[in-house]
Amino acid sequence: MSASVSLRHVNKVYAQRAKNPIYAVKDFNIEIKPGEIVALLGSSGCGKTSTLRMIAGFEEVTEGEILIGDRPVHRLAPAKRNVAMAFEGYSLYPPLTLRQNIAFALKGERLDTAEVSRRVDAISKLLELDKHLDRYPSSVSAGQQQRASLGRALVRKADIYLLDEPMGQLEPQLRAALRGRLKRYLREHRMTAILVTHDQTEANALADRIAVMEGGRLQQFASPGELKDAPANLFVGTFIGEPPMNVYRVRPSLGEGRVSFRGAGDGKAEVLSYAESEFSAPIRQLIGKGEEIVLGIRPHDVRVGEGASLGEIVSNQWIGDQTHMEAAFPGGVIVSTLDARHPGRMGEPVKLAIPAGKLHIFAGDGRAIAHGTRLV
Ligand SMILES: Nc1ncnc2c1ncn2[C@@H]1O[C@H](COP(=O)(O)OP(=O)(O)OP(=O)(O)O)[C@@H](O)[C@H]1O
Repeated sequence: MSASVSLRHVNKVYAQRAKNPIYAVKDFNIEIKPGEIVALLGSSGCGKTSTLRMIAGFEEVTEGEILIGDRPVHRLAPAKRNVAMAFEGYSLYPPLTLRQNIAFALKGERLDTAEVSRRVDAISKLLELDKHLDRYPSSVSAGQQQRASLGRALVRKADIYLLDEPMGQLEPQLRAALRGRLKRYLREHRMTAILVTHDQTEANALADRIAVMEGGRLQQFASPGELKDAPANLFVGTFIGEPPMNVYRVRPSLGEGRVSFRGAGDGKAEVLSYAESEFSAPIRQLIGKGEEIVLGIRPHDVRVGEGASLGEIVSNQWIGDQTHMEAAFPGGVIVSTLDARHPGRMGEPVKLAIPAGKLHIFAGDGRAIAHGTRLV
């Protein structure tokens, strides 16, 4: 039942013949495996919805091809693609109850009434909609309409399932509970699903792999763990992770057994310094060229209270489950997170250590060069 999905050199240009055409999706390539859950993640306008709508057939592909399994579908009408889609704008039929809306998706499967009821009941229960099934779209909340739209997509049998911001309207508690159930449901039925979201928590919780998009281009397609540990470029490094990665533009130099990173700006203060032996030979060789690089440091990799680097606390907040600390240090400001509370007050000195093995090193143009001791 579940199928693979391939997008090959897909481009989407809106207003092609206008003076200023809009290049919404640029040379997009992706291979999704049968039964895989994939999230298209990116900020508003990066091209995720256009990509999803091209797969569904609601938007024409300007260039390139889309395959579901080994079937090229990019020239087929939506109804011929065997794709189920939950829309961000719900698109429920107003004269039908939620039950009738969901059941409507099963029309093509020619099931008997009892089986239709069984399937509608099961999906409604999963989505906590069972008590509202006899109400009309206009008399239920936006969140309930959204769940009905999701139910209508999930209830039918299709080769792939496309979910556009499927939980955007739900309150946080229900969203967290449904995420788990939705993932289990997709897994149990081995459904290939592509969801669009701008919420990285949702993408991390649901997806096997995440396609990070920016400016119409695919930046990286990898598992949530890989995106965090080995971002392909500075954009992905700073986009993925909360609070965001600390970044410093520096110029490295080697001498007297030490590697020193100095600010690339006017001040040229030493931002960080390490014993040469903390870096592997290939990394030493690379940074030994002295070219400007960008150092990325994840907030949870900063060891507060250890090492020699002295900073000055700018803010120290306990946010319920962790401490967020901002400190001024020669590189500017560094944000760190700690699992425990920290007694430090604003203006007080604080020791900070950043293990060499936790540094992310990017070239001046943003390409990743090394993650920890691993060269890219
Ligand atoms: N029908 C259209 N006509 C012209 N331009 C469009 C159309 N639909 C989208 N665009 C433009 O294409 C670009 C990508 O839009 P798209 O909706 O795919 O992005 P998105 O990442 O899904 O954003 P959002 O999260 O805000 O929905 C944007 O610049 C958008 O303004």
